[in-house]
Amino acid sequence: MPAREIRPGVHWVGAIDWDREIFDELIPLPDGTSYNAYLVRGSEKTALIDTVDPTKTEELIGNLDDLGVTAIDYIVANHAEQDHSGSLPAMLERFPGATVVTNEKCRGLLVELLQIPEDRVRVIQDGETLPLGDRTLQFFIMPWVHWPETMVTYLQEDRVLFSCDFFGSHYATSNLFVGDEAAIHPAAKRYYAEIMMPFRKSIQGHLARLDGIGGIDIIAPSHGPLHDRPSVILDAYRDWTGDTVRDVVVLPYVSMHGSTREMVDHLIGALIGRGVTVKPFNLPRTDLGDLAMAIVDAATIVVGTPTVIFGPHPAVVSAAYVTNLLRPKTRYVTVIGSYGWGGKAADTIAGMLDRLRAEVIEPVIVLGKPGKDEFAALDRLADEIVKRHRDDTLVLQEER
Ligand SMILES: Cc1cc2nc3c(=O)[nH]c(=O)nc-3n(C[C@H](O)[C@H](O)[C@H](O)COP(=O)(O)O)c2cc1C
Repeated sequence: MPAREIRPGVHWVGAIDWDREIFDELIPLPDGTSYNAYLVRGSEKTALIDTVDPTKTEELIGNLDDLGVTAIDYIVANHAEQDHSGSLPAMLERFPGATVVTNEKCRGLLVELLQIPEDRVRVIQDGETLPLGDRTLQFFIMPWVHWPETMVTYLQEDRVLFSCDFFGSHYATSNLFVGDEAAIHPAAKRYYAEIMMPFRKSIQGHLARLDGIGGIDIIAPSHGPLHDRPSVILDAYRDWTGDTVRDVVVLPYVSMHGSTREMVDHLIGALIGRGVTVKPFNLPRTDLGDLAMAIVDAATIVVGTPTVIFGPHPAVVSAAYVTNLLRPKTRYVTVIGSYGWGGKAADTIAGMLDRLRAEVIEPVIVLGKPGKDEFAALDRLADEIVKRHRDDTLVLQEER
């Protein structure tokens, strides 16, 4: 993919990874991804903003060659993670006059993770500027997007924010800019859910800070297309990180022999009948990214599990563990399921979701196949969920 101009003298020089299917050996990538690096040429100095995944170093070098770049003064490292910093050693070798520009925390990580020589790093402070002649870079340290050392770089004259992972999406596209926002929205939400959601409160603070940095015309993240209507993605982030949730029940479940499944089906019907949106996920067939997206703003999570060797089904344990790590703003959780002779499936699952600090509604756990009484208990559970959604001012009702 050739280098492309964003503004006169400002180029995308990254790489598109059309075929990548998994990230962090955990996150499925249904749409591939990209590693965006940017070249900013001032009248006196040239800066490269971030690099690319080490597997794509040659593409970055090719793009710089195509632009006739023979010297780079600064390589800004917004984030030490290898998909953005992994080509740094190769860049430092190729451009011996280049200095890495980053914050103190990121310097430490670059030295430890990539063995970047300390004497090639210039440490900047929060808010500091770096003149390039007729252009100026400004750095804002924004920790926990999603590592402790993250920062963003603002190109003042062109009002371009190089946001690194912030506002990114794993989405391989030949389009430089988002264009069809409706198409990118799910990918951006998925990315937020998987990467940013555990740090929701930090992100909230950073969003407020970005309001005061001087106006943003373009957000240029390190994954996925660029945002040339920044208000769209900024509003989406405000929504995702805000405290309100939607009148939605997310229902991840497993059933080995059909009893829990009958309960799940009944509860889905009961909730639909009461006007609540339900999103079921049959876990052995679920892309965890889809589940992560769904829990970004759902009011309630109902976990469906049979009892297996005295506890929850292992697929449910795995999903609950991930959910607890991601720490969605869910207000209510409960458990439904079937057992044969005894165990602690419901208590175990409720305990595993402790980081959510959600209210636990009384679970419905039944012996064997559910019958009339058990379905009535599920109807009562649906009533309890609806009552809480209606009484809770943080639950938005617009999806009904
Ligand atoms: C491998 C396996 C282990 C099980 N272990 C337990 C157990 O420890 N305690 C229990 O009460 N039932 C246990 N059961 C029985 C199931 O919980 C019971 O059959 C339940 O109704 C299955 O629900 P399902 O039809 O939704 O899969 C086990 C079943 C299987 C297949």
